[in-house]
Amino acid sequence: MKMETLQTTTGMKEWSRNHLRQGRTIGFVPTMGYLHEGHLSLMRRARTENDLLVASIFVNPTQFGQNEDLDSYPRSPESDAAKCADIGVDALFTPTPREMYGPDFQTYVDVERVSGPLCGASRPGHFRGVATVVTKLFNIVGATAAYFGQKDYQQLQVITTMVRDLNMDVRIVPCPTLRESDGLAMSSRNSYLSPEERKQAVCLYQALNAADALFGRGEGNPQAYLSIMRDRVEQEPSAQIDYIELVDPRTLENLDHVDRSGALAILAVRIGKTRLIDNMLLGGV
Ligand SMILES: Nc1ncnc2c1ncn2[C@@H]1O[C@H](COP(=O)(O)OP(=O)(O)OP(=O)(O)O)[C@@H](O)[C@H]1O
Ligand SMILES: CC(C)(CO)[C@@H](O)C(=O)[O-]
Ligand code: BAL
Repeated sequence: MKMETLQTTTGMKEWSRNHLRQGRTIGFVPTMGYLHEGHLSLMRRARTENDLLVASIFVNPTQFGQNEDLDSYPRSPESDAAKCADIGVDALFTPTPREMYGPDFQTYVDVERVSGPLCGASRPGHFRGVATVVTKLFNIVGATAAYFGQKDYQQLQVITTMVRDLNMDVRIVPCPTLRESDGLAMSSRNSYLSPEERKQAVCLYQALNAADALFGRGEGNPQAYLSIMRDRVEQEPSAQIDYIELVDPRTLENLDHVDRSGALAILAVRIGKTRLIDNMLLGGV
């Protein structure tokens, strides 16, 4: 089937309702574009698990703060479309901000507790914007299943909580983080890094690995994990810690003791001006 590119909500809705009526399942991968292998791994999985594959590319203004990189966010619409067609996307949804947020837009979705800490604290309003746009996209696309990367771990928890709480009829499928050969998590924002910063950026992954090694040695004190991770990141001259935490993988609350039931090491670090995030479930639990 040749890929269709749709820009209007009515066009996208008609396309998906037509297929849903015929009993087909729709796998959906929402993105902000500038596609890399991480995005494509989600699409490949959705391709094999559903009758149809829909992807969206939309740089969502409501999830960016005032001083963030909305205007400079990397964009490559033509090569993104070619990658989607190559993978077997059936419909690519690329709405404009005006199409998604008309002049009288006034309804937002707030997922309370799980949006609070970590990126929610550093980026006020971010998850409200994410939850709102993802709700809209689910409604427009009529997704049966939607695929999200674990690199954005808190985003995944926010969306899973929202789908449960609001009885949404879509299955959320978490997908593993794809990494570069040195371990840096793939991310569109990696393109902002200078060659020198790119070398330093591996400190996020190495800090997480150091925490995982501590877990392997049976360490129970969260402070030991935090200091080993901070020490590794602070070795890099361009690194500035936004947060480094050890949390309960479900609630994202800080742990006061680490036991075998699992812990999530999670961090956000600026390398120069570029803010990167990563996380690891310790012990691979
Ligand atoms: N390295 C990765 N491995 C697996 N999934 C990923 C990876 N990077 C992003 N994703 C997932 O792709 C989807 C779209 O993410 P997005 O377009 O924001 O990409 P990104 O590379 O994370 O961009 P950014 O640099 O803005 O964080 C999300 O579900 C996200 O978790
Ligand atoms: C889920 C998402 C597409 C919503 O804009 C975005 O936050 C992203 O790309 O992770
Ligand atoms: N992948 C997360 C999107 C954002 O940083 O806005």
